[in-house]
Amino acid sequence: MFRWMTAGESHGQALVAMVEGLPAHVEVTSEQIAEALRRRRLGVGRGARMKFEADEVTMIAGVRHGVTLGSPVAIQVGNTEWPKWETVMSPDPVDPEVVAAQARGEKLTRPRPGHADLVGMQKYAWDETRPILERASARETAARVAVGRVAMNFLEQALGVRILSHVVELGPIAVPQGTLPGPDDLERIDTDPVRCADPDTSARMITEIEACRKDGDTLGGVVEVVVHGLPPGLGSHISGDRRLDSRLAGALMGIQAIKGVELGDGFDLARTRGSLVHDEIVPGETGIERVSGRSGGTEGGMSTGAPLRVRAAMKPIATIPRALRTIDTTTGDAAQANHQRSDVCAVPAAGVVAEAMVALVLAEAVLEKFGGDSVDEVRRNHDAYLADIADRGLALGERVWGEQA
Ligand SMILES: Cc1cc2nc3c(=O)[nH]c(=O)nc-3n(C[C@H](O)[C@H](O)[C@H](O)COP(=O)(O)O)c2cc1C
Ligand SMILES: C=C(O[C@@H]1CC(C(=O)O)=C[C@@H](OP(=O)(O)O)[C@H]1O)C(=O)O
Repeated sequence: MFRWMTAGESHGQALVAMVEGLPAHVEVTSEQIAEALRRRRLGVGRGARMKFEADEVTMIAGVRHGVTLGSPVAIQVGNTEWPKWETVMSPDPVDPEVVAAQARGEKLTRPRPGHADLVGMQKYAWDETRPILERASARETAARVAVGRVAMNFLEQALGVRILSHVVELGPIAVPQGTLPGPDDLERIDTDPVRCADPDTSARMITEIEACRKDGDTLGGVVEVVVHGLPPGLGSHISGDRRLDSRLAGALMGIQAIKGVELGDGFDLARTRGSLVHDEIVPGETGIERVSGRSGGTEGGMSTGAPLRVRAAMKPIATIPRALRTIDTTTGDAAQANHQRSDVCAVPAAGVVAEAMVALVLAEAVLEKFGGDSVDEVRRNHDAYLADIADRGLALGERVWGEQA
């Protein structure tokens, strides 16, 4: 069985993540996890907290001498700001007056529209938003990125799969249609301030974020995760909950502030005639080829072996300097929503989180399809499956649509 989960509050001592079900012999180091976390913190538009806080990675269990043991992997992401929050977030009882003094006397009673604050207070019976926002916060995504990196290493080492993300829309600015980054573009995207694959569009996106910051406002956008090197047949058409596309959509919608998911050209396909939509199958020099990649690499809920493309739309950040209307829950009177500090735009970071979610879904789907308790066993099973497909005259060609003129 493959499963993972996280625990931890935004201003707590640490986040913790566990993943169970990965095979033995996945190579992974603390430095690789730390690097994955650094990628998530970057990007123009992030708030002050990203500058003064650091992620402290400790691999707690499941890894020995740089390789997984096959046992649950547990990773801790310590929060260097903890000493400042030790009283406000103390697990043990604390004198309420001491807490009030530390929190500068402010109880958070002006819930922010667009965040979990109000409905969380209603549902969990709190008289302030602190106990809700601490877990609703996307700080938790650091823990997902940590275990996502182990899943990513597994996919790369067992099958040669490469996962990357890029920002395709930021507010009203979009990349030119048909931009499909490959693994060789990853370094350039990683060093772009907004993780955009197109330099001209990137510059316009940065200008948009800076203008938004000056206006005291926030921005959302769309990220695309691209996966190269998947075999055909991950997921299944047999039942809705086994479909790879439904599992990807659920995983991406599970990221804070994600409000829409598209596979391939997604909503555009619905506006276009069928003869222009479906990716035609043609005989190629080295095997079966497709003339286009509009489906995004799934058909019938299964990976086709073409590059997987899945997009996630993020709503703008809810904590807005030019605060929105709300009520003060202590009096019921009209008020302005709580605002201390926040990101102006976290779309590039959401892309890195989306990569991790896609990696976790794909790792589970690969293990379902191929089984195996060691990386070598998974690879052998995968290679035998592809050899059988070839024996039956159904092998895919070396060229994928993205490389064609
Ligand atoms: C990487 C990342 C960073 C975020 N940063 C902030 C932030 O600084 N301030 C904020 O109000 N919301 C931020 N959010 C969004 C909130 O976590 C999200 O709006 C909140 O959980 C409510 O959204 P929901 O309705 O989708 O749950 C961020 C989300 C992500 C993915
Ligand atoms: C800390 C992170 O993101 C946080 C996510 C977040 C939210 O409401 O989602 C709000 C902000 O935190 P704060 O309200 O304390 O300023 C972000 O900084 C992180 O990504 O590591």
